[in-house]
Amino acid sequence: MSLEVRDLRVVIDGRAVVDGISFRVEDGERVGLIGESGSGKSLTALAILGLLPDGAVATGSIRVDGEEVVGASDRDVARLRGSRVGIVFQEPRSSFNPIRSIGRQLADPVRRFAGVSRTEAAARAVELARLVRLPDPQAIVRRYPHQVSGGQLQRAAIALALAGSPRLLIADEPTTALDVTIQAEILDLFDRLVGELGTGLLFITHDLAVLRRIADRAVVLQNGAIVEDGTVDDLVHRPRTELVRRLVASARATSWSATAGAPDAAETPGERGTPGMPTTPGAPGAPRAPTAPGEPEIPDMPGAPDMPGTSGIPVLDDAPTDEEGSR
Ligand SMILES: Nc1ncnc2c1ncn2[C@@H]1O[C@H](COP(=O)(O)OP(=O)(O)OP(=O)(O)O)[C@@H](O)[C@H]1O
Repeated sequence: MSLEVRDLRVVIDGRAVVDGISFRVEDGERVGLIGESGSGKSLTALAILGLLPDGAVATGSIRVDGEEVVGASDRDVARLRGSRVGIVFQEPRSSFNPIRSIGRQLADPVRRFAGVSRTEAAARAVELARLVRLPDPQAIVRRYPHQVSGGQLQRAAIALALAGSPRLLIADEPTTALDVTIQAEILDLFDRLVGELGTGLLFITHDLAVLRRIADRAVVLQNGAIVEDGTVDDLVHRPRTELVRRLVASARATSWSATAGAPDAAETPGERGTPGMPTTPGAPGAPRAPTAPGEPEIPDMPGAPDMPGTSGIPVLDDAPTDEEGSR
């Protein structure tokens, strides 16, 4: 089991910002943690990593690959981070030192956790770059963070999270800061890595459309508590709470905004926007190229060729309507 959280509470200034939640992520499973802003998603992730802010107190149990995090010493938790659990944040630049090459930064945790020589760690850095499908891995590891595109840097951040061969990968809104076409490629990458490595994935987002693309199951948080828990399909088609109905509605709106057509286009089964049309607001009349300069085309991405929409994130056109959902 990659992760088992039992009755986790996080209290800050006397307030339970995470209020007795329990869930699991099996090896090779993709689980979403979804909720609106302030629902406690990030604090849950930080508690798993043993990185809660000063003054925050966690109780309950968090087992990562069988090892308890709550109450563990700083030293043990630091060892767990990287070797058992890796995290990818929204903004890849926050994971890198701007004045060191990407390769050196990938090699550091490899040396730390695998105890290999400098030369072996450098070779492993190239392998990691290849694993996350960075183009020309030998060359890209010599570059500095500012010399690669945002999508490439997020791939490198995923490589960094995997450098210690963790059993659990946490992704905290890892596609939110990216252009929508790159978002789909990064989601495909997570999907593929979980399949290849058998690592558990805890994917944090506020967007059910994104979640539907990546997760099998999801845990829905509201005010620090779990309000629904089930397959993503069940959440989309049989929402039980007002909150999930709202998330479905807003996911449909996201999908709409990601299509070039009118909102109703997304409601018509079979019509999923204009293939190949970029989506984002961007400059009128100046559609963005599907890949940024230097961004890999990644022709071997699974799902990419048959993904019709613009973002590769399926529109929720078969989701219940608001009327259905509230019945
Ligand atoms: N360092 C802190 N000190 C005090 N309160 C905090 C701190 N960090 C978070 N909180 C509070 O804890 C609650 C949960 O925050 P958290 O960041 O986990 O939410 P979230 O679901 O990740 O939101 P978002 O999607 O906006 O990141 C919020 O009410 C937030 O204001």
